[in-house]
Amino acid sequence: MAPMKPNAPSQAPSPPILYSFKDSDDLSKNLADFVIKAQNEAIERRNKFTLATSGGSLPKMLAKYLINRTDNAVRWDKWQIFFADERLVPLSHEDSNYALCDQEFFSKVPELKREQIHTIDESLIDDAEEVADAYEKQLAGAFAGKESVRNPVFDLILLGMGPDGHTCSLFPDHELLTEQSRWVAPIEDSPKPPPRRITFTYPVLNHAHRLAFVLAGEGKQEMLAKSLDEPERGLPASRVKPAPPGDLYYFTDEAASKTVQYAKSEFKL
Ligand SMILES: O=C1O[C@H](COP(=O)(O)O)[C@@H](O)[C@H](O)[C@H]1O
Repeated sequence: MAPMKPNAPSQAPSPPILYSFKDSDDLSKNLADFVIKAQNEAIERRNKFTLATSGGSLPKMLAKYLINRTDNAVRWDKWQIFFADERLVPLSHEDSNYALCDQEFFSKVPELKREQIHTIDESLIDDAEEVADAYEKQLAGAFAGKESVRNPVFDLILLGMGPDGHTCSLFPDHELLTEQSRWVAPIEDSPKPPPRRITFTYPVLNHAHRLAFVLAGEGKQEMLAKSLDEPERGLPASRVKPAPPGDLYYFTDEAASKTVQYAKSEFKL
C-alpha cells in the first residue's frame, strides 16, 4: 500500500456537534435527512456517494426512514457502501456485520445492487492479515485517482459506540489506537466476541468528510458522557477527530444524552 500522506494541512479539528432528539424514532427520521443531504452534496461533487457503516444497533436506526421513502430523494444507484469494521465469520453468519445490515437494510432496497456493497472476501477469513489487506485494496480501488496515494475520504462514516467506549473494532487501550500506517487492520484479540475482526483505523476515520456517531438508549449514557465531557480519557470514540474540513456529529436521543454536560446544538440541515 502506498505511504500515507496527510490530506490537509494541520489545522485544529472542529469540535463535535451534539444533537439530542426526543427518542430513537425522531433520531432515525432526522438521521435519514442528514444522510440524504450528505448524499446530495457528494453526488454534486463526484457523482457518487461513499458511505461506511458499522454494525450493532446502527443499521436498524439508519434503515428506518430511508428504505420506505417515496419521494425519490435517495439516489440508491450512486451509493457505494463499505463496512467500518467486520467480524471474520462467513457473510451469512449471524455475527457478520454485513448479514445484519442485509437483514435490516440492504435486502429491503431492491434498487441497491450487490456490487455496490463492499464486503470482506470470505474465502480469506482464516487469515486476518489477508482479509485486512484485501479490504484495504478495495478501498484503494474505490478511491483511486487523485486520492490514490492519500487516505480515502469517505463522504460519510456512521459509527456506533460500545459500552466500553469502543468504536469500529478499536477497543480501549488496544495497540490499534496508535496505528498510523494501515487503513484497515486485523484484530485477533477483540475483547467483545467474536475475537477475530478487521477494522478501519484512524487514518481513514480522521480523513472522512463527515462522521456521525449514532447512539440511542440509556445504555449509551455513560460512554457518551465520558467521550464528550472527558476527552482526556482517550477513549477510542474520543480519538475520532476528522481533519479539517471534516465534521463530526453525535446523533443521540434524550435517553442517551441525559447526563452529558457537553453543549447540545439545534438540528438544522
Ligand atoms: O462489535 C461492534 O460493536 C459496535 C457497537 O455496537 P452497539 O450494538 O453497541 O451499537 C459496532 O459499532 C461495531 O460495528 C460492531 O462490530
